[in-house]
Amino acid sequence: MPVEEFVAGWISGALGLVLGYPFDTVKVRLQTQTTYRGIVDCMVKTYRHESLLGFFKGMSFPIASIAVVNSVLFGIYSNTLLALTATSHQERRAQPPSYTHIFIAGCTGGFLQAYFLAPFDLIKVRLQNQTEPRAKPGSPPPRYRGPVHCATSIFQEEGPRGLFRGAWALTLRDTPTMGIYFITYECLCHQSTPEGQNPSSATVLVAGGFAGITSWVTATPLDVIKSRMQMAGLNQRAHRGVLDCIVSSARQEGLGVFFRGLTINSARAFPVNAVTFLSYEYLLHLWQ
Ligand SMILES: C[N+](C)(C)CCCC[C@H](N)C(=O)O
Repeated sequence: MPVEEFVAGWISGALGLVLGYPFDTVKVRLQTQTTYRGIVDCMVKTYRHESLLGFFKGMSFPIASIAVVNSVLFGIYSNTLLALTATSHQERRAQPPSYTHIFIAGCTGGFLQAYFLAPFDLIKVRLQNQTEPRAKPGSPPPRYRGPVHCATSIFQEEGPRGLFRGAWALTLRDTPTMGIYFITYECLCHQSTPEGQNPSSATVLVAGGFAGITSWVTATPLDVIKSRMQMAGLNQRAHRGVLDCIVSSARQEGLGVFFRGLTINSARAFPVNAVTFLSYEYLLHLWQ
């Protein structure tokens, strides 16, 4: 089993993550809190209240976890394609796999990475939603002191299964949309690259950026549900399941609720995934 894809997936994921993190914090806050009027309002309030550091709350943990998650995604994707088409990463330029195979491999990668991502994503969302300013003498301390404290508190208060809160919604969000992610990327690369050649860096950047946008646009409705289920049990009422959360969110806030965070998700998706794919391709090229 080729391991380069796992390593390249890890490094490229970490680069993308840092770049997109401030957007991600604003997105999570807009999706789960009602105090902000929009993107700019959320940015201004976060900055005033918590300084630049507020945008990077809970990042150390995802940086560590992206090592696992993105390498599982890219490693499983590439190895599924290898199993389906008997071609390695290098051979795939000359013999491109069918879109059905790409989709199946993307969905498989998405499905399996969701399991690894779930606890990390839960901790990230809980920490991002702590709007208290950095420790000031006299002010009440935030509920979670950091990622490890957050993980142990969830474990103690909500049980081991509590760490997988929202995991189903996450799996439903990621399985099809990771198929869409890789299809968009391969399709755009294929269209703008002469037969048998490697795509140029510009092509990889644009194709990666659009892959991020299409997959996030389709993932946003379930992303909202996922974030809400992760916050449930803390300061919001617990939902009976994914369907219950969908129905009650729509009843209370209208259909628009499913598009919360769409603009910011797309704005974040382009640079993050352009950098992710460029560094992924570059590293594999270097090692071949
Ligand atoms: C499938 N889904 C849309 C959820 C994610 C696709 C892009 C994943 C990337 N690491 C990022 O953070 O943007």
